[in-house]
Amino acid sequence: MSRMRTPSALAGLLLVLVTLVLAVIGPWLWGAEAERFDPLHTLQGHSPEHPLGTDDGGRDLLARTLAATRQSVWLAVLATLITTAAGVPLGALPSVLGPRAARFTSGLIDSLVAFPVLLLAMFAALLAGAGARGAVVGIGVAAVPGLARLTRTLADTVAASDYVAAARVLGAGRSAILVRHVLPNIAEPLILTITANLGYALLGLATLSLLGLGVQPPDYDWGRLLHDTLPRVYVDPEVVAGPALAVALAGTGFALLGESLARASARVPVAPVAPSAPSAPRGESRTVLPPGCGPLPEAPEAVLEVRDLTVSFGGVTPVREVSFSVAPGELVGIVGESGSGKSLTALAVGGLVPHPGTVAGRVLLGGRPLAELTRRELGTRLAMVFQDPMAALNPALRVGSQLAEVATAHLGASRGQARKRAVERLGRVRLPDPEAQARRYPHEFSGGMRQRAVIAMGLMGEPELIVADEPTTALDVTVQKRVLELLAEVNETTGAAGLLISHDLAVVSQHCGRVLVMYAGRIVEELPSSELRRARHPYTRALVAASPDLETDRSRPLATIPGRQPASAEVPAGCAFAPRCARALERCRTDRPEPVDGLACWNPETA
Ligand SMILES: Nc1ncnc2c1ncn2[C@@H]1O[C@H](COP(=O)(O)OP(=O)(O)OP(=O)(O)O)[C@@H](O)[C@H]1O
Repeated sequence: MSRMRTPSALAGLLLVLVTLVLAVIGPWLWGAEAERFDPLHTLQGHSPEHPLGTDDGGRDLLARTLAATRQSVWLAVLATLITTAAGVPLGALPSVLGPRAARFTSGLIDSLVAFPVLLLAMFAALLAGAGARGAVVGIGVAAVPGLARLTRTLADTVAASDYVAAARVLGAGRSAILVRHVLPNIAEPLILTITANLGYALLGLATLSLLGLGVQPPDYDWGRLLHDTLPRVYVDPEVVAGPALAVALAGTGFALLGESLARASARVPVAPVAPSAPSAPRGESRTVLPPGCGPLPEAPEAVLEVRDLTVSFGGVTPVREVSFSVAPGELVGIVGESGSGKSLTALAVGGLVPHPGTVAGRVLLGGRPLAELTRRELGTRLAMVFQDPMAALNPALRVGSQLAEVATAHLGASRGQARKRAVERLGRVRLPDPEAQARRYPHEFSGGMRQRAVIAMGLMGEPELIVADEPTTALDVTVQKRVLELLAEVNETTGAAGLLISHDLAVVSQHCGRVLVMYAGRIVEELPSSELRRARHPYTRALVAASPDLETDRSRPLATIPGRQPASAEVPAGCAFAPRCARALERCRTDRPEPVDGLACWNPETA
């Protein structure tokens, strides 16, 4: 908050404090004086008794300006309440509606933003009737589209975070996600924006009253005082000075304070932002599985059965016909270069492929199609551990509450039981003093502790499968090792199967029994990790050669794989690895090899 010690922030704070104090005490101290008619001293200029002169009733203009503070601020507060009450829910709606309704609401917000503000204000004011009420409604409604758009943008950002994805996997409903995860995390920037809006409302209302459209006599606000005194500006300029200065200083104070707070929190621009592209509406389940996802799996004992999984985004298909299974208690690794489709495969297993991705093929958890599982079933049977543990935890909630929520929401546990379970699970992942850790916020944890907390969250149910997508990339090497050991231990002690996604072959071969090697969206080889050095696919061999271990001769340059993996849209007709493969035959460039006995290659290594 040292950024709040800027001159503009301090000036804003001072002006707002003075305005608020005047709003409270103004009518008490100067109300009677402001109302006292004095027919003998009407329309006077500056004098020792009346520093800012008098109006056409001989009433003191300084007293009237000070007493009008409450009315001016109160009306601005009412207008801002209207803006907030309509703008925040409207902007948050797309996060809770189904894809079609979300698209419609987003479109509505964008159209309203494009509508001229002045017309909107006048239209709303006309409907609400003349006078202060119409002005308040007009100014309040005019700011709704801007606030709704900001809310939508903020909500989208939070809704796209890993901790919301994690909450979805844990089975949280759309309204629970909005109330528990989205709103608390956008509250701060919204409050700052609303503070600044108060300043704009004050200026807007004063303008309407000045034009004679706002507050009507005998009531008065600063705008009304301006309206009454403006014709005398060339004769007695001081009579206009009071209300004009009051409007300018108070309006500027709120705007400065709001903007300074926003800058200090560095979270969001407060000033009206440029129209954003319509955001992708959020769907409850973005995974589209074909209806009646087929018969029982070929290997009914498998915890996870994936058959012909294909993930597409428009015309691009980053994951193609991927098939594999994971047996109970088995730890399977997926490796491959960046962009080979590992993460999308993991997301598809959790039903979390982002919009507008579509998923075809079969994903069966415990023999049942993913689409048939209820949220509660999915939440308790599957745990997902993402790359960035900070992003996977809701920063606004204590770690213990986040864990306990899984048990109250999905296991029907009481708050007390849930809390006990959360502390027990934090202890199980070897966090020292779990009771105290449960009371802390994620930012008070180190990276390794956070990842342990995420794993503990996954263990709140009794997961049959833990999917960990690059769980240690954000951690330093020693912490990486401990977290991976923990995952392996959980896998051993709970019997949960594991799917470990990593670009680090050494990590996978050390912890997993079996490895799936992905290239350009397909599994090109599936083999026991003990066989990696004897892999038959030239790509797997190249990956192994490019992966250093303790025996690697560091005096020689590390082997690299020449060329680059084709982008999803440019995958060639034959084997996608052929252009980089030293063993490629003519056939490799024209015919795609289908996997046979876990190997998709026309000319495999033999020794
Ligand atoms: N939301 C999306 N929209 C469109 N394309 C996507 C989306 N997410 C991923 N892709 C594309 O899918 C391909 C595979 O991505 P994915 O994240 O699964 O790769 P990865 O193997 O996990 O890579 P990394 O190791 O870098 O995470 C990439 O080429 C990526 O551009």
